[in-house]
Amino acid sequence: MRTSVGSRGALCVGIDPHPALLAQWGLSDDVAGLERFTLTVVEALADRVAVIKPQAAFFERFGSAGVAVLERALVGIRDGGALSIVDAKRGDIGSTMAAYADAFAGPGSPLAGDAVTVSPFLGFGSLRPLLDLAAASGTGVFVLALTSNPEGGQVQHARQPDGKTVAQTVIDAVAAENAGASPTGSVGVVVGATVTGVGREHDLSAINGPILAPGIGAQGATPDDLRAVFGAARDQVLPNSSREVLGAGPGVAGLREAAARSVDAVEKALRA
Ligand SMILES: O=c1ccn([C@@H]2O[C@H](COP(=O)(O)O)[C@@H](O)[C@H]2O)c(=O)[nH]1
Repeated sequence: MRTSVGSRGALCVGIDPHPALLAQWGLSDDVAGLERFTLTVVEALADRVAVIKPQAAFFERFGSAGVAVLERALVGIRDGGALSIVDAKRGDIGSTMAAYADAFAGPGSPLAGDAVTVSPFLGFGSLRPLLDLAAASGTGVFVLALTSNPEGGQVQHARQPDGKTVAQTVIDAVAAENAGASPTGSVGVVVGATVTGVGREHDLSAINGPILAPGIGAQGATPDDLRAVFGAARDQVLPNSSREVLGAGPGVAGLREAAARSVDAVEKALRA
């Protein structure tokens, strides 16, 4: 992730074609609207932001025709020079995880981006088939640790018999995956920018990988929150903003201006 973040700034913009956004853009809530929305975002941003994160759910809601739009988006993002994160949040028993691995990290798979999000809540070890294939194919993996939604703490802050939170156990498992990697490993964590007191309860210092931080904008976190939430780990943070940027559409110029404002704000906050 560092190369494009270095030249374009640390921002991931999500492609989240909510029905309300399709309506706001004057588009129909169908595959044609989804396609127009998606290709407009790709045209506007793939040649200027570091990372673009299509949210798989908004494509899957239209079945195979929607998934085909996601596949086209991944090609367009790559052609524009941005990196892609397929936000699929998959997680299942290991033997099924192997099939998800083929889909989202298999060489030549049309659904494989530069990285994929996964859920470790069936046990970190259940992710092994995907972690192994991703390492072999050069695909990044972002593992949910402390999610941005208020309900997440119920599971993620729960303490295990050794006293560690579930989230810290995930963070430590990711650190073990990345141990010895230089300059950093390709397994990251998801920690919401909305999660207050991360440093009090959790230790991100050994992670040696990227931290995807959704929650900027529509969920209430601001770029200025990033320093307080991530402290010394902020150099590794890739903030995500979806609806706040997408709301500036449907014009390409408006999307570009909104993304540029977000890049400036997060860069100022992270590097100050
Ligand atoms: O903890 C998490 C993990 C993933 N997300 C995803 O990020 C975007 C956020 O969209 P906004 O419009 O900027 O709120 C969305 O796709 C979520 O599914 C997250 O928010 N929190």
